[in-house]
Formats: sequence, structure tokens, C-alpha cells
Amino acid sequence: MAAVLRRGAKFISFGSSQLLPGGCKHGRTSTLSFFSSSNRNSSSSSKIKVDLDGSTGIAVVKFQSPPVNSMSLDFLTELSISLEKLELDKSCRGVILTSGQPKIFSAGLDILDMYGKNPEHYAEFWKSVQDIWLKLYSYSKITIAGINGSCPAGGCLMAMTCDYRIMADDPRYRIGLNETQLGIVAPFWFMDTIVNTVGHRTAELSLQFGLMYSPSDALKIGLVDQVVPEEKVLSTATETMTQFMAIPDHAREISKSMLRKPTVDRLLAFRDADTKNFVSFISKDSIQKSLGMYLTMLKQRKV
Ligand SMILES: CCCCC/C=C\C/C=C\CCC/C=C/C(=O)SCCNC(=O)CCNC(=O)[C@H](O)C(C)(C)COP(=O)(O)OP(=O)(O)OC[C@H]1O[C@@H](n2cnc3c(N)ncnc32)[C@H](O)[C@@H]1OP(=O)(O)O
Repeated sequence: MAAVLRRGAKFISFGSSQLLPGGCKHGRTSTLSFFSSSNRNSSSSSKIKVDLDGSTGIAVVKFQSPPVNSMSLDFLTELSISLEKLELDKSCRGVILTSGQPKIFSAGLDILDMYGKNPEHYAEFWKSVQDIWLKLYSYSKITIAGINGSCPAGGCLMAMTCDYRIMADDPRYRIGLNETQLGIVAPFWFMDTIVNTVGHRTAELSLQFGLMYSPSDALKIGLVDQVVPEEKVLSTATETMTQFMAIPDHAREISKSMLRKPTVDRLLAFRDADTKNFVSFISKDSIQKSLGMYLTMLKQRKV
């Protein structure tokens, strides 16, 4: 366990803990601009780039929110719009989520959206986190995460909503739900998602320690499905997509939905209570203090 906790390039010291190292064819909106040529349809907003290949039915959704693709309210809104458009687009059968930023898939939820704001902001932010999870966990199209960089907390959650995960084989990269190391708690639906992915016992250890796994360790526990050289992440994702596409869509979709519906329904049933819990938890002075210290550590870690 300690080996897993300590292995890796950069860890941040925080209190007694160690932290993570480091085409749509359809319409326009005010934040998105679309352009198309032949079979490829590309759209780009400030934080999300979508490239849909009409000949294969595969869309690549690339996060392009420097420096670390943290999931801010704006990021989540733009991603949600892109996913919704793709889900409605009959020429799209599968979506690959990946990063356009070097070394980072996503740094997880944007801590600045959870720090020093008012309760209304926290509620709006949390609803958008719930929205993206609900959308992805019940997404009708095939989803594959091409994890080409580190992937903590909310980043890991997003990868776990996908049908398949391919991670770049770089020992500096880490993936996991590290919330406890920030002094915060993963909500029940984050927990459900990891239990559904790696099983209950592994999830217990993973969540309590806030473990971050190297690609090879993540493969061992089933947190990712494949580890490949970084330059092969996208081509492997495309090959895997083709295998998924060989299955009749309706049969695959219904199977996915039957497997995931109970987990989705649990959040839907407790959504308002979950939002209230989040707002009250994150507004606590002690939690704000922890997050403030964590942000300071992140900034001081710079060389
Ligand atoms: C009582 C019952 C309660 C029940 C529960 C109820 C409610 C639940 C409550 C809360 C749940 C919250 C769930 C939270 C989920 C999350 O996702 S929290 C975010 C976790 N993420 C992290 O810990 C990652 C932190 N970042 C890093 O470790 C590194 O930045 C890195 C991603 C490995 C990248 O390293 P490197 O390339 O070296 O880049 P820098 O560290 O220099 O970072 C560059 C700048 O980016 C800023 N930054 C990094 N991560 C974030 C982030 N997540 N949010 C906002 N900003 C971030 C970093 O500060 C640098 O900023 P400056 O350039 O210095 O300004």
C-alpha cells in the first residue's frame, strides 16, 4: 500500500498527508463555432474541441483548458453542450474523451469553484457536476477514455463513466479518487462508480487512503482496461471503438442501461439532498481552510 501511495514523481506534502503529483452537424450556439469539410465535422469552444469523422462515426472530444483541464463551471457547461449535440447526431456512434494538454487528462473539479464562493455558486457548480456524471453514465453512445495524462478525483470519475479506459504508459501519470487527501469526501455516487468499476474491497482501500495509481497498478485493479504507449492511446481507442461498433447498437445500449440504471436512479432520487449536503459540507470553515491550504501548496510547489 505504502508503495502505491509513495511511488511516483511529485507528491505534495499537506499536513500529514501526501497528495497527488503532479462535428457536430447541428447548429451553433453563442459559445461554439462550427466548421465542416467533407466527412469531418469539427467544432470548437474555448475549452472543448470536437472532431467527428462522419465516415467512421467516431467523435474525438478533446479537453483544451490549460493549464490542467480542471472542471470549472464553464468547462462542464461546454462539455455538456458538446456531448448533448453528439448524442443527438445520428452520424455519431461513439465518443473518445481525451486531453489536448500535455501530461494531464484532467486535474478534477476546479477547486476555485469550491473555494471562497457563496452557497448559490456552490449549488450551481455541484448541479453541473451531477449533470455531467448523469449524462455520461447513462450516455447512449459508446464512450472510451483516452487517458493521456494524470487523472485525479473528478478526472478519474469522468474516465470511470466511460465504457472503456485506455491509459498512457508513463510512470509519472496517476489515476484515482484522492479526495480524502484533500480533507474532503467523495460523495456516494463517486463511490458507487468506483465500486462498480473495481469492486467493493478495492474501492474501500482506494477511497479511504485516497490512493493514486500508476498506469500499471491501475491496470492490475481494473481501474483502466489497457495501458499502451502514449502515442498509441488514440489509435488504440479507435480500434477498440471499432470492436464495440461491431455489436448492434440497440443490444449494447440496452445492456449498458440495465447495468447502470440502478446507480443512476440512486443519484436522481437523492439529487437535491446531495446538493444540500455538498453546499453545507463545502461551506464549513474547516473545509474551506483545508482547500485554501491545498491551493497554496499547489502554487508553492512550482519550481
Ligand atoms: C458529511 C458527509 C459528507 C458527504 C460528502 C458531501 C459532499 C462532497 C464534498 C466534496 C466532494 C468534492 C469532490 C472533489 C473532487 C475533485 O475533483 S477535487 C480536485 C482534486 N484534484 C487534485 O487534487 C489535483 C491537484 N493538482 C495536481 O495535483 C497537479 O496540479 C497536477 C494535476 C498533477 C498537475 O501538475 P503540474 O503539471 O505540475 O501543474 P501545477 O500543479 O503547477 O498546476 C498548474 C496550475 O493549475 C492549478 N490547479 C491544479 N489543479 C487544480 C484544480 N483541481 N483546480 C484548480 N486549479 C488547479 C495549480 O494551482 C496551478 O495554478 P497556478 O498556475 O499556480 O495559478
